[in-house]
This record gives sequence, C-alpha cells and structure tokens, in this order.
Amino acid sequence: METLVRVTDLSCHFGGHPVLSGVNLELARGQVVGLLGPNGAGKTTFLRLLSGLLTPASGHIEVLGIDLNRRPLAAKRHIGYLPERTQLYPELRVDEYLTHCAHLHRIPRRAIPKAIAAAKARCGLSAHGRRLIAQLSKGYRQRLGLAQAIIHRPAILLLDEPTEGLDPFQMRALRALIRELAQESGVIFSTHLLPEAQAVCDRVLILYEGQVHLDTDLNTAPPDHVWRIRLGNPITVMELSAFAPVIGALSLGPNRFQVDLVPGATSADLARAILAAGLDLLELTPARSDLERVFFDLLGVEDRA
Ligand SMILES: Nc1ncnc2c1ncn2[C@@H]1O[C@H](COP(=O)(O)OP(=O)(O)OP(=O)(O)O)[C@@H](O)[C@H]1O
Repeated sequence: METLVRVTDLSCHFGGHPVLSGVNLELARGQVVGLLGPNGAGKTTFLRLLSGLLTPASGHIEVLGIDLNRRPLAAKRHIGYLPERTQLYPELRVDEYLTHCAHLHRIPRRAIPKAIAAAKARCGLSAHGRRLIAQLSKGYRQRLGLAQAIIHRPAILLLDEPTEGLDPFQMRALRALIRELAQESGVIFSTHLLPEAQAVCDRVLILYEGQVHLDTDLNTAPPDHVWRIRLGNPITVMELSAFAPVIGALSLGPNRFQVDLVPGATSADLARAILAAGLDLLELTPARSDLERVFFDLLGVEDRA
C-alpha cells in the first residue's frame, strides 16, 4: 500500500512544556486513522503539525515523500485540513467562499467551477451555493468546512473533531462521507467518541499526555487466546501464570489481568481453573474486543461510567 504520510519521532513543546513526544505514524492510501484521547492529550497539536501550521521541536513529517519542513508548499498541496473551528466568512455566500478557497489552493481559474461543484456534491451542498454562510446551521457549516478541505482533491485529509456538535443524522452522514473519501485518499481524524472511532476507522491511535499509548489495527480480528479477567479476590501475576491453561498474565489494575492462554485452551478452561482455585470470577472478556475498555485501562480508570 502506498504510504501517504510518514511521521518519525515527532515532538513539540509550548514554552518548554512538552505537548507531544516521540510520536510515529504511517498513513496508507485508503486508510482512516482515528486519533483518540482526552482533552489536552495533544490531538489538535498533532493535526496542526501534520497540516504544516506548527513546526515541530524535533522529528520529521513526510507527505508523499516530501519533507514538510523543508518543502512546505509542495507538501501542503496534498493536504486538506478541517480545523476544530473553521474560519468561515459569515458575509460570504457558499460559492463565494469556496471560490476564495479554490484560489488559495491555486486551482487553475478554468477548473474552479467544476472543483466547487464536485466538492459541494460530495458534501451535500449542491443546492446551497447561493446561501449566506451566516444563515447556515452548524451542520451545514461543518459540511462547508469539509468542502473547503477537499476542494483541491488532496491525498491526505486531516479532520479535527469533524462530527462535534452535529445531530445523529448529520454524524452518520459525515461518517459515511469520511469512509467514501478514504477510498481515494488517507484520512486522519480526531474524536472524543470511542464508538465513532470503532465505526469509522481502520486504525486507532490513543494519545495521552502527548504520547501514543496504543496504535491498533481495528481490521485485525482479536486473538482468541488473550482474555481479560476481573477477580473478586487478590492473586499475584505469578500465581495466575501457574494455572494450567495460562502461558502468561499481565496486571491491569487491582484484581484485573490480561491472560494469555496455551494453544488450544479456551476461556472455559480458564474459568474452570480460576473457580477450582477458589477464586471469584467477576468478568471474562476477549482482549481488544472493546476499544473503550482498552482506552480506560490505559488511562488507569477502572470501570466505565
Ligand atoms: N498555542 C498554544 N500555546 C500553549 N499551549 C498550548 C497551545 N496549544 C495547545 N496548548 C496546550 O497543549 C496541550 C495539548 O493541546 P491540544 O489542543 O493539542 O489537545 P487536544 O487533545 O486537541 O484537546 P481537546 O480534546 O480538548 O481539543 C494542552 O495542554 C494545551 O493547553
């Protein structure tokens, strides 16, 4: 698969305070990568670095093999960016604004009407070209933000919380559009919504305090030999690892473990071994079946609200 973006050991700080450190990422054509993380994790900063709006303290970003730092104009030509708060001009009409954006992207004058029509069609704005931006609802403003991001048909789309504030119907439509756009490009988008990431992404990166805590491929079936358990009584990792069906165990918090089983062993074997040892088995679930669980495990939060 063609690599569209390659990020190597990226770090950034504001006033000496580290905001991102040692971030690596490869984005392939056809891929949707979700950036998840709590408020302040560094998602927007990462997208701003990728868009060339910010310069990293160290590390490299390559866009289609072009060094973003050394040749920003050539690299940015391939990037479409929807910021968290799109700067729209309320006094302009939709077509006027998109014409302005087309000029900024240096689309040849003769190709502009076709580019605008195509971007509007994709974003469900075909009937709204004459409307004043000031009169657009939030959902339609978001569509317009997306239209400006795709008007020059970029290979890479960076979307900062694109579904924030949309109603469920608009959210669903936008998610479908993101998947459609990814057929010919690569998409990185940030979200707070774990189910959204699960629904739309091929891959998810969880950022926490400026570092990647998980980089997982959602298209890979979860292994059936790794399980998560929660017990009603204390036990050490060593004691758990000595159970017959268990190869290894990892502590995830008080009385919570990730357990690797020997080949051929099943979750029923594990449950029997736990009960035979006189322990209470409160939970037994396949590992990585639930992104939300991983997310909260990483953040050290025990139970979902
Ligand atoms: N221009 C700036 N100057 C100083 N600090 C900044 C600046 N921009 C962001 N920060 C800080 O960097 C950290 C990461 O912010 P960022 O906006 O990237 O997080 P985020 O994951 O996008 O958060 P949210 O989900 O709330 O949008 C925060 O501590 C924030 O206060």
